[in-house]
Amino acid sequence: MNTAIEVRQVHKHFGALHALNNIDLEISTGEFFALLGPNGAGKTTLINIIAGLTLASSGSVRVMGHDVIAEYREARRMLGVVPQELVFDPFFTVRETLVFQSGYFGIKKNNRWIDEIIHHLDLSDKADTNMRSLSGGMKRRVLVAQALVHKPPVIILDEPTAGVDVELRQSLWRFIKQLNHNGHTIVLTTHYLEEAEALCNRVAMLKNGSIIVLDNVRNLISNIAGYRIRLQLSPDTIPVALQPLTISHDQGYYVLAIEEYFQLENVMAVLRSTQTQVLELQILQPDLEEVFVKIMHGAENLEFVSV
Ligand SMILES: Nc1ncnc2c1ncn2[C@@H]1O[C@H](COP(=O)(O)OP(=O)(O)OP(=O)(O)O)[C@@H](O)[C@H]1O
Repeated sequence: MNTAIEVRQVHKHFGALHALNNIDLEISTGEFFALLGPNGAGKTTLINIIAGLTLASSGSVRVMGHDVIAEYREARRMLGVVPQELVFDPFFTVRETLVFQSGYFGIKKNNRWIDEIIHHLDLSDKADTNMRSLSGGMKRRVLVAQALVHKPPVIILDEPTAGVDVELRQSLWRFIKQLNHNGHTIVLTTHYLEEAEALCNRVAMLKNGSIIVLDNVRNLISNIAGYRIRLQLSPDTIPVALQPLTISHDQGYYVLAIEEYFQLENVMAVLRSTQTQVLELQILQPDLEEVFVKIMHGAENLEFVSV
């Protein structure tokens, strides 16, 4: 497999702020990759550096083998970026915006592909509408369309579903999944962790400008999240020995956190020895959100995880 994006020892300073701290990242062609992190972690800065829109203070970035500074045009052509901010020329229609964007990449006859994108993004009704009369969600669809006009092999989406309704979210993801299936590399930032979990193979989590975790989603969930046990007990009292594991007690149900399955045995042994009867037991599957919260709150105790 070839490398779609290669980021080597990238630092970015904004005055005194060290916004990116020694970022090393390699994303292979065909991956569906998520860049996650709280507000201000550095995701957009990293994307802008990859897109050649912001200069790194040091380090290097290549897109499909092209250096984003020395070979800006080639690297840019390989990349479709859906930015977070909605910025348009308000006097163009949707179609004109897409034709203009094609011209920017030197593509003259692009109508068939433009029609296809318009269709997949459910923009057919709005193709001849001026940008200024579109709703926020519609404008976001055009941003996605704009990023795709030159059929870039690598597509970066910076929070594409922020403020977007469920229907568009689903149609957008169907289309992006199809593009990924056809071989496009997809990099996504999102605050919707269930989206990242459902769509992506690997994730990088950024905190204060550093990558603190880089792994595939399944490994992260099984290695980091641990498990939750939901119990209904009789009598409705948790034995003292299990209190340190207890994270909630609500409407007659206790939720206990364990790291590994074998700890379930210990929990059951304590319940037996205290003659506590189990009325109901459920093992709750952890999700990426739990991993994220755990990592963001306890990053200092974690070792760098990598595949
Ligand atoms: N042009 C700039 N000048 C000064 N500081 C900046 C600039 N751009 C970003 N920053 C700062 O760099 C840090 C990283 O910002 P960035 O926008 O990359 O974060 P993010 O992870 O994309 O956040 P969000 O999830 O809110 O979009 C923030 O502290 C931000 O204030």
